[in-house]
Amino acid sequence: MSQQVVLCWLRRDLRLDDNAALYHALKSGFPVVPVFVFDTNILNDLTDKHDRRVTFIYEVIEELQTELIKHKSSLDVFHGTPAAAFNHWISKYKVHAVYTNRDYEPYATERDTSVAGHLKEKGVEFFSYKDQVILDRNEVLKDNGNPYTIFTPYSRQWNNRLTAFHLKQYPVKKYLNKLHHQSKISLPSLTQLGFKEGEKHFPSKSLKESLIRHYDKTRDFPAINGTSRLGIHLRFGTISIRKLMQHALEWNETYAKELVWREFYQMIIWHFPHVVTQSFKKEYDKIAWRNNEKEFERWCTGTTGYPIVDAGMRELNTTGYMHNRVRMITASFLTKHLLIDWRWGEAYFAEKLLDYDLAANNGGWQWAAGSGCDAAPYFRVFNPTLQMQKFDKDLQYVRKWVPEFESPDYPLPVVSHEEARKRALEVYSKALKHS
Ligand SMILES: Cc1cc2nc3c(=O)[nH]c(=O)nc-3n(C[C@H](O)[C@H](O)[C@H](O)COP(=O)(O)OP(=O)(O)OC[C@H]3O[C@@H](n4cnc5c(N)ncnc54)[C@H](O)[C@@H]3O)c2cc1C
Repeated sequence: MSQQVVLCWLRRDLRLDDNAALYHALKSGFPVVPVFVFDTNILNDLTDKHDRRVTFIYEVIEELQTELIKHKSSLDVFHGTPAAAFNHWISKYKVHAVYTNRDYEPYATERDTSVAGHLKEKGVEFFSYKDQVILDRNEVLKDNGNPYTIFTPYSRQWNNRLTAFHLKQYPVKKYLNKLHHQSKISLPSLTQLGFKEGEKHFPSKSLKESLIRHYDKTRDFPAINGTSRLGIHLRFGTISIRKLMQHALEWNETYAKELVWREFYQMIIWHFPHVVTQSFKKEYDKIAWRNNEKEFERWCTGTTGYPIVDAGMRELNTTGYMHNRVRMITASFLTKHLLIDWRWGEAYFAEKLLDYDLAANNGGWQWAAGSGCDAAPYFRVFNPTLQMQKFDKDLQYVRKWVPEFESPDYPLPVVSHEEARKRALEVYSKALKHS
């Protein structure tokens, strides 16, 4: 333990190329030990012990390990809390500094502040970098220095701020000879982590050029394979946003804009962490939600009697994916038609979505409920039947997921659209009038 090293703490950046923190660590002049924590603060909250996201991460960690071994190095993986992990690593290695990429979620920012403070007491520096987004924190602000809360001016300013430098990739591969050489450190098994292997069919991370080039024309139709399905890879950093954005800007403006929505919500959660538990517009927390548990159950199981809603929920329950258009319809249906608190739906999606991301999910739910920063006006209530006629005209998507549709086995609608719409408008306007 005579040699000083630096640690590169991987989290939502599970790749060895174009990785900001890894690049800076490799250029630090000290040998680099890549480390990863299977964080019990997060894992213990997952009720499904076959959680596919844990299987996904585990698979990626195994791939990273194989790659690192080729470089005579090893990933050092700890199962426990981050605090315990760093106590362990500090006693094991002579640690000069820790390098990591920033995460904007409230749990992560508190965790990092606490770890950085603890390391400082031990004389170890903590460096964090932007990697998950193209522009972060205070890089896109209004002229008065406040964060944007409306997407269109945010995205305009985002475009003004963007330079070629922001898209430049970090040439990490060139410096992998700076990794700390040591023999392989065994990973804890999935069973030791308290999980079993979930179904392993994950979307590919390859960039489909022709699909993205047609994205603006195909993205709204759930029966078409017209979106990139890169959500899980962006969530865990198995692809680089710089590389993706560079292609997106060249291939399809609408697609690039969706990636900017992702940055917008990341920055909303960073600047306004209260959105995790409260409505962005506080007056929306006065809504008298009905929160009927039986109706919630019908929504979860895809038996509301509204085929497009049911198809979406069944797709989610079966595959861990739901098309964006249908996410909007199902979320609107839960909050407006059933008057169930958006937090119930948000939590259900968080449990099921393979691409679950706190910032995007919270943003999407608050958008649908009307309570969000740049939400649809509350009086705009999606009509699920019209949505189906418009976006699934041939009923291809609905028939795939709801085969009993149009048969006597299919349930009657849980509420009538017109009555539910009227009720939603009354309840919302009552809450907002008194605010
Ligand atoms: C109620 C609701 C919940 C949502 N929950 C999530 C979530 O947990 N995780 C998540 O990544 N996205 C979420 N979204 C946004 C969007 O539905 C998904 O990003 C998209 O459907 C993922 O499929 P894709 O990878 O094929 O996306 P594509 O359409 O190919 O888009 C490419 C990428 O852009 C980003 N993106 C696209 N649309 C949005 C958006 N509106 N907001 C933020 N980022 C976006 C995603 O990273 C996505 O992978 C939610 C939307 C709604 C309405």
